[in-house]
Amino acid sequence: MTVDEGDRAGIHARRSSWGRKSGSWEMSPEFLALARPRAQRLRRQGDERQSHGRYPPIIMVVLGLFITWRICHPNNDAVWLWGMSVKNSKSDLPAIDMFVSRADPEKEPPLVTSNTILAAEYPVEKLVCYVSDDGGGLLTFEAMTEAASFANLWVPSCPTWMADGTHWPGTWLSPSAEHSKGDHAGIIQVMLKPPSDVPLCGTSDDSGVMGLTDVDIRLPMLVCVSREKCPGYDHNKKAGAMNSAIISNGAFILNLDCDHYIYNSEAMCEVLTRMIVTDVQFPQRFEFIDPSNSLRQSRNTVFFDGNMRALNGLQGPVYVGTGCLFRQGSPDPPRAKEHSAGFCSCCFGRKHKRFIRANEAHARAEDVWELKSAHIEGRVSRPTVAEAINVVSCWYEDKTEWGQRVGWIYGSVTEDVITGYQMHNRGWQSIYCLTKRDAFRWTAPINLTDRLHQILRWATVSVELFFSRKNAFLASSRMKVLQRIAYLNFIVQTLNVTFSIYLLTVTVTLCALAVLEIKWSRIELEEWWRNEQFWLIGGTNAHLAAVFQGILKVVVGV
Ligand SMILES: O=c1ccn([C@@H]2O[C@H](COP(=O)(O)OP(=O)(O)O[C@H]3O[C@H](CO)[C@@H](O)[C@H](O)[C@H]3O)[C@@H](O)[C@H]2O)c(=O)[nH]1
Ligand SMILES: [Mn+2]
Repeated sequence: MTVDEGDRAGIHARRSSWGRKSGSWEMSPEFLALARPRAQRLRRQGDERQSHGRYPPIIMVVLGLFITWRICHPNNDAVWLWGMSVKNSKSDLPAIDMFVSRADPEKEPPLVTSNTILAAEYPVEKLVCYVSDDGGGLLTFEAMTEAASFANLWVPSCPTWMADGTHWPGTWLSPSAEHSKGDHAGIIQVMLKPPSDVPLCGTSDDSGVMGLTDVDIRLPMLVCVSREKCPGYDHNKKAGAMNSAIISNGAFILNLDCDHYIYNSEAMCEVLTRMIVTDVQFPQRFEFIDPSNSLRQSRNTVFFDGNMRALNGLQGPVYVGTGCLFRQGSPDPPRAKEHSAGFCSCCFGRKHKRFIRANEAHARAEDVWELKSAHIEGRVSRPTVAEAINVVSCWYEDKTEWGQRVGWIYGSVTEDVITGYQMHNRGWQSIYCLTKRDAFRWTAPINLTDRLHQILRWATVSVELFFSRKNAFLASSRMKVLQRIAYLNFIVQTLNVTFSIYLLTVTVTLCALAVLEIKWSRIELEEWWRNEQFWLIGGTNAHLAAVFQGILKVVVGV
């Protein structure tokens, strides 16, 4: 069989068996592309071994030429990089926990993110995919069950754990009293068990005609987590979900929003074999751009490939909430490590005394990691499971520093910027990583209202930061001066005296005008604000258009 035939056989074998199993699977080309490398891996290895054996003299000559050329053309910057890549092989890769955050089962496609994670080109035993669902949607649960059953042809059963120890009572689509959106028990459900440590080949039966006998069919562990919701408790949206989802000890954490997916299945491998010292922010790339609608589906390239990239020269890009790889949990006290450690070791460090209350919940959660091995041998104890469930309770962070100083920071509409700021403020660096093929893609945003709402939130947080204790002027001495200016996020006109007086006069006049308007029209501040918003929107589109239309009519009679 040629390699080409092998390729086709590999893909079709998987497609046909998945299709049969679930009945209704439609796989995107991206997913097939991702699935292909793993399907081919074993077969290719065999081919490579044979060809290496045949041409050693040629390989030696080529290697000699390369080394000569390399010595004649030194690249000093690349020496350390080369050293790292020589030292690190795939077997040295660290464990990664991938967190997918979900909230709205209707707006966010439930499958594509986790599917691409399961198919990523990374040692399966070192990858765990956590899907955090805040929406309490039955759709998510069903989608994950489907994903697991179609992907996991060989794992016989999945254990279900619920806070109350019973099996899933009722559904959220038809909510029972104790299981409605915003009011339900905490859930940790292992959808796919941890894979075995040694490669596992399929049997010819698995694929029907084609056979999977030389294909490694293991899949990474897949876990669904839904934080408990109780009326009266603020679950702190994504930040709360992420903090409660950190229930394992992977050396790295990667967070993806549910509308993102892995586009370059080898990106993490590439990055981690070369660069294991800091955290990495990948750009956000849109999947589809409709040119006729480019206004609201702008690629934001200037922000990502201009501003964010430029920040690499300082302390690094801001954290934009998705597509970011963090280093987790330094076992040493954060203070001692602060200057040398990677981005996140303090924020996610949980063994330091200062965080002792926070640790109580999370230290116990580390048992969940042990569940991995314990489970295989059938040794999961109920108390261990109950401990794990504590971490997804609605009170786990009460009176702790989670959300205040540790983990994702609460209290803002854009937790990501604040969380990133906190890390830079402690002197850590981040890196903006552009890969040749985009690491992740984002299914283009939504409708105009949602887009404007998003911009409003991002702009609001700049103002919020400016008037809070997190104003970059008040940052610790560890934040570099230029990094502070980047966080201030406003354009400074040459502030001479005349311009300052002009600015002040305009501001005071506008404030006085507002007061008078409110007084004379006898309205509440809120109504006035709505009115102003309306005028601004009208003034920048309909009224502006009316001016041109009016002029055209007068001048040429159109
Ligand atoms: O109660 C909630 C609400 C939201 N989310 C998740 O949070 C993410 C972001 O929420 P969304 O409403 O989609 O905000 P966007 O404006 O689309 O997201 C951008 O802005 C957010 C706030 O700055 C960041 O968290 C995101 O990563 C970033 O992509 C999504 O994955 C949601 O599933 C939750 O997990 N729980
Ligand atoms: Mn979103």
